[in-house]
Amino acid sequence: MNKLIPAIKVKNLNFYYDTQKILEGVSMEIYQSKVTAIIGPSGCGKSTFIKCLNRMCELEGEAHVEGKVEFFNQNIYERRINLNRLRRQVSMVLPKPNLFPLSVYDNVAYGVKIVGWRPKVELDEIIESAIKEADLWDEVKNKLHKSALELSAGQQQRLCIARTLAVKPKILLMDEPCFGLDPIASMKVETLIQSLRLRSELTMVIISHNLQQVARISDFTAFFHTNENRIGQIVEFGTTKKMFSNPIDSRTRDYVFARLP
Ligand SMILES: Nc1ncnc2c1ncn2[C@@H]1O[C@H](COP(=O)(O)OP(=O)(O)OP(=O)(O)O)[C@@H](O)[C@H]1O
Repeated sequence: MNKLIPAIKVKNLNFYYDTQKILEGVSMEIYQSKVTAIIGPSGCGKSTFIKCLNRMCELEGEAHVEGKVEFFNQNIYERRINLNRLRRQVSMVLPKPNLFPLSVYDNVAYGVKIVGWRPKVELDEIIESAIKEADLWDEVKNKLHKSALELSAGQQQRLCIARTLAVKPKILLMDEPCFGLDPIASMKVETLIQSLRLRSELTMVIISHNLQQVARISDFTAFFHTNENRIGQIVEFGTTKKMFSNPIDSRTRDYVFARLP
């Protein structure tokens, strides 16, 4: 394996909503141009954790963070951080497609326009290229000016990914991107993640309960669990190959081996 460069270093992260501690002592690195999966039972803090990586956790309640999250060596919890810029660079795709009631084209253009004005020709190129990158072009090229909400759920999710790709993030956080999709639509999203993995420099973090999928698409896996006080912790981190064949911790073993054939 080539030399691993940490894009994000999480150092002893504690996270609270109000006074309720949700995560404790989480330390791990997310490597550049790799896919890192976050797995663990429901309620162990996976979504909260990835929302801490671009400070989206602060949008959901009275959030309090201790410790550090360094994005290319800068602590994102410093006061002077520009949150819009951070969230463009560390972008999130949610479990359910969250498109605007706008056309396919305008949904993808939305984020690009916020970043700055572009001549129409250039904007057209950016949009076409992002939709192609999301493996969706052939399906929507004749519907660019129709409502995005008329697309199927799987197409909508890939359009959300296109919208994110259009602003050229460095890191793509995906919270159960195949949630609620039928097996074919789910496989298309998975194929898209695979193709991004092979042909781009993008760093990806994905939460999934589907361990077969995690085994296919990720390079590294972090296993989270709650402790005896029901606070989320990281139990084990390693290459996906090692985590799924020879995990060290008995809790990882129990979780992984119960879900893999
Ligand atoms: N906005 C919020 N305010 C208060 N508590 C929250 C909030 N969001 C999540 N929690 C709590 O944080 C804990 C972790 O939730 P989180 O959604 O991060 O877990 P998860 O591992 O992603 O679960 P799942 O696999 O079911 O999606 C849960 O106890 C949840 O109730």
